[in-house]
Formats: sequence, structure tokens, C-alpha cells
Amino acid sequence: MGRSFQKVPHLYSGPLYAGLTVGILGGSFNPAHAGHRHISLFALKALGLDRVWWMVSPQNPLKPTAGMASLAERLAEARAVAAHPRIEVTAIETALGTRFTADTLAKLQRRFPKTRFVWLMGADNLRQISRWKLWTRIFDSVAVAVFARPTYSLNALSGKAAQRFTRRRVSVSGVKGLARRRRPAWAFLRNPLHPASATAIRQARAAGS
Ligand SMILES: Nc1ncnc2c1ncn2[C@@H]1O[C@H](COP(=O)(O)OP(=O)(O)OP(=O)(O)O)[C@@H](O)[C@H]1O
Ligand SMILES: O=C(O)c1ccc[n+]([C@@H]2O[C@H](COP(=O)([O-])O)[C@@H](O)[C@H]2O)c1
Repeated sequence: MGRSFQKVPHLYSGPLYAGLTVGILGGSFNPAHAGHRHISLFALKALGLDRVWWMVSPQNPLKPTAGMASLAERLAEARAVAAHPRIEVTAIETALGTRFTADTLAKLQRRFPKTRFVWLMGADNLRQISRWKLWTRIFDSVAVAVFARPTYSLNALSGKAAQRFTRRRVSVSGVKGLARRRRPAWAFLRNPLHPASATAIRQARAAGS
């Protein structure tokens, strides 16, 4: 069994996910926290997902490398925080050799042709997604669900991505069927707000050490 198989079992598990709807929460998870778990549990129910993958990114192309814990540390902590049979932690981008979300999704769709993927992200990322590589392709290829997040929601809804795809926004009542909609299709979820942030945790840890 190769090393990458042990680290990244998802890559070779296509048949296991055939017919399933999987929400992908991509993130730095530096570190994972209760906010990630909170939105994932909300998404499982509200969107009728079979699984949520926490896709721990080797390195967010827009974030500094300084202060980024190793991938192994971030994965281990994410697994401890997730602690739920339907939340799976993966480093699949390492095995795919991708760093940009548009590339990752394209490769995943080729490898998992019978799986329906939904991209999950917080309102802060809706605000900045228009700076990502080939960002409109992300909306064209998978349904997108955006979580409300303290202080970011209003700003995000007036941002470039929300404006560009305003006609493709699915109302709260249609959220359950979001994954099956013709793309582009996206929704802003009315989840209860959760204040956790990795930045705040890193600051608290630094102050305590
Ligand atoms: N409390 C939260 N409410 C809603 N979405 C969240 C929350 N925390 C994180 N997310 C979302 O989860 C995904 C992964 O987040 P990430 O790992 O970057 O954590 P973070 O707390 O945003 O980190 P940092 O403070 O370092 O930027 C992102 O799409 C982010 O918007
Ligand atoms: O593709 C891009 O250009 C791009 C730019 C910034 C962030 N992302 C992805 O967005 C996800 C959330 O990142 P983060 O650091 O906000 O948790 C994660 O999967 C990143 O790889 C992707």
C-alpha cells in the first residue's frame, strides 16, 4: 500500500461515493474549530448531504506561509475536532497535485463521475472568491452553498461574486434541492451564526504560550 494511499484514501474510493452528494469544505484549518463543525452539521441537514469532506488545503494560495502549521498537524487536529461519522477529513489536494479550487474540482469530477459535489464556504470567502483562479468556473461546475458568518454576511452579499450570479441564487426554500440544480446555482444559508475563527484561536494560543 503506497504512502499516499494511507494519507489520502479518498483518491481511490470512487465507487464508495457513487450516487452520494458530498459537500466540500475546503480550508486552511489552521486550526480546525467548532465553527467548522457547526456549519458542517448545518449543511448535512439543510442541503441533505450524505457526507462533508473537510479538504485541508496544503497552502491557501492567497494566505501567507508564515504561521501555517504543517499539513500533518492540521489534519490531526481536524480529525479530532470533526469527530462525526459523516464528516471526513482529507488532504486530497496533495494527491491530486492541485492548489487552486477550480483545478481541484475539475479533477475530482473526473475521478468521481458518479458523485455530486457541493462547494461549501463561509461568507468571508464569498466576498473574496472573485480573486481566485478561474473563479466563475467554480460556480459553473458545482453548486455553491455559503454560510452566514459574523460580520461578513452583508459585505459578501454586495460583493462581486454575489452580484455576478445574482440571478442564479436559490432561495432558502429551495436549498434542499441545491445540489441537483442546473449550474450555476448557489444559496446563502441562514445558519445560526458561530463566532469561532482560526485567527482568534492562533492569537489566544500565542498569548498563552
Ligand atoms: N465561524 C464560521 N462561520 C461560518 N463559516 C466559517 C466559520 N469558520 C470558518 N468558516 C469557513 O470555513 C472554511 C474554512 O475556514 P478556515 O479554515 O480558513 O478557518 P477561519 O476561521 O476562516 O481561518 P482564519 O481566521 O485563519 O482565516 C472557510 O470557507 C470559512 O469561511
Ligand atoms: O483557487 C484559488 O485561487 C483559491 C484562493 C484562495 C483560497 N482557495 C481555497 O479556499 C478554501 C478556503 O481557504 P481558507 O484559507 O479561507 O480556509 C481552501 O480550499 C483554499 O484552497 C482557493
